[in-house]
Amino acid sequence: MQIFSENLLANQVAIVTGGGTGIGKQIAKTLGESGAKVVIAGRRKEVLEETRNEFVKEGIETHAISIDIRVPEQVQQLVDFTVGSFGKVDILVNNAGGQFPKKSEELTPNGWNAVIHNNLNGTFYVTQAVAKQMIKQGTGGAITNILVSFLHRGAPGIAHSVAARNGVYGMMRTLALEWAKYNIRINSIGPGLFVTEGMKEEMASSAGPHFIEQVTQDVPLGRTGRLQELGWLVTYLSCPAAEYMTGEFIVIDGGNSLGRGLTFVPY
Ligand SMILES: CCCCC/C=C/C(=O)SCCNC(=O)CCNC(=O)[C@H](O)C(C)(C)COP(=O)(O)OP(=O)(O)OC[C@H]1O[C@@H](n2cnc3c(N)ncnc32)[C@H](O)[C@@H]1OP(=O)(O)O
Ligand SMILES: NC(=O)C1=CN([C@@H]2O[C@H](COP(=O)(O)OP(=O)(O)OC[C@H]3O[C@@H](n4cnc5c(N)ncnc54)[C@H](OP(=O)(O)O)[C@@H]3O)[C@@H](O)[C@H]2O)C=CC1
Repeated sequence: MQIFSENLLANQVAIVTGGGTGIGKQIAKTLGESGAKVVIAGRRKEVLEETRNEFVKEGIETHAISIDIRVPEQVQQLVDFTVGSFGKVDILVNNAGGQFPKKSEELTPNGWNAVIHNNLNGTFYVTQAVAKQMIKQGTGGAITNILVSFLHRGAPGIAHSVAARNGVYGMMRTLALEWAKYNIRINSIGPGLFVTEGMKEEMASSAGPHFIEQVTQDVPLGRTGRLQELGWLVTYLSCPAAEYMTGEFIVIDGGNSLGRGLTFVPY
């Protein structure tokens, strides 16, 4: 379903990290369907090429580059590649990330650092490199971070990831202040459960086969999220309709983080 005009983001150039798979792929596609030119980035070249070919067949101007967001030199290559391909960058979606579930008492220093490095440091490296380019261009920009719905509530088994995402949240609030003068807006989204191959693989080893059904039972709207719903939200945050929004965190989880509400109801 096409909700936004196909020209909404005409002449806009977007980078989506982790844009070869799952949530990032759908976000890149939705931005492209609204007219943006997109650059998708990730580590696995074959996956990126496959996605790029798919997008190009659908008429979306797309380039793909294999980089690791944890390596600042490679992050700079991403920005140079985007500017070389499309002349500029207007939109950044920090979607690359992930974690592995582990009891906190069993987490090794390496395991903790691996997740902090990927989700917090990597996100900063990309954000800083892209913002420098946006500042140079002088035409503002929109940055959106994909975090998690339970940011402020906590989530047993993924302390490293919740810590890293809260780090990104604090970074976002600060950068929104620092870069408002350049009209660079930076917001974050907290998705609840969206079924992707990456999510299933990550949870497969520890959460058991009925994980998705169990989580869904706790969702007031009674279902998991549709990837397209994240694509639309990022498109909104990246377009002129959101020009007065910065430093915000929007949860999209079917009401899951509200819990089930009070057991006592006065009617
Ligand atoms: C209600 C809503 C729920 C929804 C919750 C959210 C879902 C999602 O986020 S879905 C996204 C799914 N995708 C991913 O999570 C994939 C991303 N994962 C990764 O890219 C990597 O696993 C990594 C970045 C987290 C770690 O990669 P890397 O730095 O390459 O790690 P190393 O192999 O070098 O290992 C370092 C260290 O970490 C330990 N470790 C790594 N993976 C695991 C694992 N699966 N299980 C246990 N431990 C792991 C590893 O053992 C190393 O520690 P030491 O052994 O002490 O050296
Ligand atoms: N699915 C869900 O329910 C939820 C997901 N999220 C978050 O949404 C994001 C996307 O998740 P999802 O699509 O489900 O899962 P995926 O595993 O498909 O997405 C992760 C993407 O990030 C890329 N990536 C990871 N680390 C790096 C790195 N160091 N450098 C470059 N690219 C990297 C991966 O590509 P490659 O491996 O090729 O590098 C992959 O494309 C993640 O940050 C996830 O934590 C948050 C809440 C819920």
